[in-house]
Amino acid sequence: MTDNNNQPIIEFSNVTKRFGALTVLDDFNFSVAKGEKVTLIGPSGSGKSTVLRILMTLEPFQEGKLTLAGTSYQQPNGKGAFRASEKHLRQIRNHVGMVFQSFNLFPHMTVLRNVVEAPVRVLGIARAEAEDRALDLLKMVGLHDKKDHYPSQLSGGQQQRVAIARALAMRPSVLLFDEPTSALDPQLVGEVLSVIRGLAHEHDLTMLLVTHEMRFAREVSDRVCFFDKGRICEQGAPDDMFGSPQEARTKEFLSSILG
Ligand SMILES: Nc1ncnc2c1ncn2[C@@H]1O[C@H](COP(=O)(O)OP(=O)(O)OP(=O)(O)O)[C@@H](O)[C@H]1O
Repeated sequence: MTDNNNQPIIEFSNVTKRFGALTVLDDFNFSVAKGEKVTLIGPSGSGKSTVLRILMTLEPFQEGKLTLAGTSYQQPNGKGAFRASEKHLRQIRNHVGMVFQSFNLFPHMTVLRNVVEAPVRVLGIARAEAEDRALDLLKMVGLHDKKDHYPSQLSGGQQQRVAIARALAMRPSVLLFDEPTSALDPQLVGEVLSVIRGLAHEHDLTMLLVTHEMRFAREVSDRVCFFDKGRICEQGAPDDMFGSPQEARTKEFLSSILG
């Protein structure tokens, strides 16, 4: 597997994704450079989560090609649904970590085991080493003292911080966030955003975020993409996108959100 700095780490080339008769991505082209922090904003149902789910190999697509950290996959003839070997999918998936809106922690495992299990089982890392790393990550998200608790004993914000530590434990080169604060009570949003803000300073980590937290998007992103009806209508530096959007649809969307 190559890690070529001249190539984008994520590249969608002419990707078409349909759910039955509904075309969600139509000839979609999009790339992200290594270390770049990119936010997708746009109306509900426009296909933002689908982009992340395809990257995480949770959704097949019908046409086009996806390249992730030098590994490509595509539909050979552009016909029918994409299928790849489990080994190939795993190669792709191992580059990517995803933080979902719902935290998806294993309820029967302690916080520490939630962070330790995947590196041990999937990557084959020795348990002691995985635990050391997990404890460091739990410290980083401020939950070292909760390592022996179960998810049900934590607040939503704490659970989401564990989910972030768990994603990082797999040492992904790309971290995806799908509305990571949408399921939280407003008073818990800040603690999660502050962890993500800290990660945004990590030079080598590529981050792709879907969020409705516009102020946060402006603060952490290198690039903001306005996504509508399965394509990127406008993109640019956050200050340009939020300060002087050019496209009518971007303006309309931002004024509906920002008032
Ligand atoms: N598994 C599925 N089966 C059928 N349709 C789906 C499926 N998943 C998503 N869709 C549809 O695909 C379209 C894009 O959905 P997606 O979740 O990617 O949008 P989104 O921009 O992330 O929206 P939101 O901001 O509300 O999460 C929507 O019309 C949705 O109803």
